[in-house]
Order: sequence, then structure tokens, then C-alpha cells
Amino acid sequence: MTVDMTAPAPLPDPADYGFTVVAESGLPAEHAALAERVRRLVDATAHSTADPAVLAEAAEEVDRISALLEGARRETGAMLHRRVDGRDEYTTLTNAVGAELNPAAPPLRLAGAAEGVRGEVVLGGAYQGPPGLVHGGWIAALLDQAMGHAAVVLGMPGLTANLSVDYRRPTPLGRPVEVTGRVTGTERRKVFVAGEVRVDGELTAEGTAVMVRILPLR
Ligand SMILES: CCCCCCCCCC(=O)SCCNC(=O)CCNC(=O)[C@H](O)C(C)(C)COP(=O)(O)OP(=O)(O)OC[C@H]1O[C@@H](n2cnc3c(N)ncnc32)[C@H](O)[C@@H]1OP(=O)(O)O
Repeated sequence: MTVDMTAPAPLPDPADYGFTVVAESGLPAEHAALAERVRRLVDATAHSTADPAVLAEAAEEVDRISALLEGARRETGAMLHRRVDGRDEYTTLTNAVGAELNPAAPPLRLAGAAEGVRGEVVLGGAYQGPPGLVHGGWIAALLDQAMGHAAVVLGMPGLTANLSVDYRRPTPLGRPVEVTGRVTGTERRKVFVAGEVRVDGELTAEGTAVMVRILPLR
């Protein structure tokens, strides 16, 4: 098993697969700002102890805002294109982990690191599993994203074929969580990846996965 960390391959262009591609530069900053406020709304809703009348009033307000936005809806499969460190990067615009415009996504922004990718995120009570702790499914999702992103950085985007997670310590809510991912090897279309989750430098979860590469159509 080998991997050349120095030579990213040309990426498949999602437009060749019939997907709409949206340039990051074309997105209004107000959209990300709205998503951030909706994250606050989700947290406030999940934890509210307000009176029924206040809850009903809030529900009506939310209905009004939803109607305001639903009038101009983008299709679900749209892809986001950005230039990162002089190379193209594509991801689904509403990716469930890290998409800035998706308020349901934890705001994990991954970037190239010395070996692979690294990012930080603080997860609030909307991501709770056991009391005060991050849900294990979300930890798996963070690892999946970081490991998949590490493959993308080397020009090898793929689909997760297999994912394994070891939960070493509980991961607390409300604290910065460090997520890392890296490619450990390749074999034909298979990309072997590994990732870690740490809080205050302590390992709380680690994973491995096999990504199967999507190949360019031409
Ligand atoms: C910047 C943005 C970064 C974004 C990162 C996003 C990360 C998140 C990624 C995801 O969440 S992807 C969504 C979840 N995954 C899926 O929905 C995949 C569903 N499965 C499939 O579509 C197919 O099974 C798959 C594409 C994975 C493989 O089917 P193929 O028909 O294309 O491949 P094939 O079966 O010929 O297998 C190719 C190789 O992979 C190997 N393989 C297939 N399934 C495997 C498996 N489960 N475990 C290990 N290896 C596997 C298979 O043995 C073979 O190895 P060899 O070359 O050695 O023969």
C-alpha cells in the first residue's frame, strides 16, 4: 500500500456528472450569516422552557420566515466549487457536516494540515447523545468527513465504502473538538484513510475507512 502525498491528481468535475456547480464567490455573505443565526435558533428551540404562548408565537414567526425563503429554492444536489491552496475543491453545497450554508451541519471547517486535514468545531446540545456528551453518530460523521476530505485534498474524491470507529473517551459538548483526517494508503480505486477526534489534546475517538474513488468520465 502506497500513497504519494505530494502529487494531487486532477479532480473529476461534478458538472460532467450533470450536477449544478456554484462558485463560492457567487454566494452572498448574508446566506452564511443567516445559517449561523438558525443554528442559534435550533439550540434555543431544543432547550427552551418558554411558556406555551411564547412557543406558539415563535412557531408562527418561524413559519413566516420559512415562507420567505421557500420562494427561492436551490436544487438539493448542487455542488460548491472553491479554490483552496491553488487547487479546485468540490463539495455538496448542503453537506451534512461542515457546509456553511446548512444550519443542520455542525460548522466544521477543515483545512490542509501538515499531514492530511484538520479542523475544530464546538458542538452544542443539539448534537447530544448521553447527557452532556456528543452523540456517537455525529462523531462518526465528523470522522467520515475529515477522512473523505483528506482524500479530496490528494485529488482522490470517493464514496465511503466502509467506516470503523473506536470511541476511546466521552466527547463533551460545548468544548472545542479537534478533528483530523489523513490518507494512509491506496490500492487501485481504494483509498485507505484514518482520522482522530481530540478534546484538549486527549484522543476521544479514532476511525479508519475505505473510500472508493470516483473516476473522471474523461
Ligand atoms: C471537500 C469535501 C469533502 C467531502 C468529504 C465527504 C465525506 C463523506 C463521504 C460519504 O459520506 S459517502 C456516502 C456514504 N457511502 C455511500 O453511499 C457508498 C455506497 N456504496 C457504493 O456506492 C458502492 O458500494 C461503492 C461505490 C463504494 C463501490 O462500488 P463500485 O461498484 O464502484 O466498486 P467495486 O464494488 O467494484 O469495488 C471497488 C473496490 O472497492 C472495494 N470495496 C467495495 N466495497 C467495499 C467495502 N465495503 N469495504 C472494503 N472495500 C470495498 C472492492 O473490493 C474493490 O476493491 P479491489 O480493487 O481490491 O477489487
